[in-house]
Amino acid sequence: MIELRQLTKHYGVTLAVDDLTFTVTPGHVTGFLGPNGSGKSTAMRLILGLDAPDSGEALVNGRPYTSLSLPMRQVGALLDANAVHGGRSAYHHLLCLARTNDLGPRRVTEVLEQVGLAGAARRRVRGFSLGMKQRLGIAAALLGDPGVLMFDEPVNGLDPGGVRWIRDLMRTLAAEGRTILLSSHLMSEMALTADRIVIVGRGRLIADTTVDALTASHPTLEDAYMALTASSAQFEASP
Ligand SMILES: Nc1ncnc2c1ncn2[C@@H]1O[C@H](COP(=O)(O)OP(=O)(O)OP(=O)(O)O)[C@@H](O)[C@H]1O
Repeated sequence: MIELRQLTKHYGVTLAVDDLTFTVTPGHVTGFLGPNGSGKSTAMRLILGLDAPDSGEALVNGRPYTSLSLPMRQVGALLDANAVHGGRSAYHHLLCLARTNDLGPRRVTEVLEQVGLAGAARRRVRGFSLGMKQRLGIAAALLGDPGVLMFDEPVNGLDPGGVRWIRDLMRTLAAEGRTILLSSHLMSEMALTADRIVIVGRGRLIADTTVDALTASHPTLEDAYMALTASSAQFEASP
């Protein structure tokens, strides 16, 4: 379970997250949507204790991330697939992470197989394609077998087979009773993957509902999203 309670964060004069309150519950894929710059990545960083809020709180399983012991066993995240040490092999990158949370090499081998990177385990990460780095980031998120998982644009860079793999993985993880928060701008993919949807605009909550409710009132999820965020987009090209 992830809980945001009146979470607020400024960067200088920019209000990135504005009094945001919502709960992400287990057993669902919750899509996290919003225009560019609407505060999704900031909210995820606040949940992971990578940034401190000005006010409010973000809780994972009822506690702030920074108070969790062995946090990778409770929450895993893919925020930026490029944030890896290029000189290490995939195996060693994961082994270094694993050791920080009392996990052993057997678990590293398991997650490499789970994401389809077993054959590239000993290759240096700097030679990986973006899609391979996405898979490596997902392997890192899965290392501690956590009940809570967050993915920021995980399908970015994946080929159609990879996109389908992510969709099936998200749904399987949710069916296992995990809490899944998934951000993506690909509405058609989100409609196939998520069952719940949280939409933010300019840092504020716009909707906290289900895909079924949105598609009952609009022809598609994309139409619902466009209608709900019409006044929230900050960056629009002129026609
Ligand atoms: N470290 C930072 N320093 C200054 N401003 C920041 C920082 N991180 C985010 N912001 C600003 O906060 C706002 C929210 O950004 P954020 O990256 O959270 O949005 P987002 O919804 O994830 O966007 P996108 O969909 O484009 O990834 C933006 O105005 C952004 O410029």
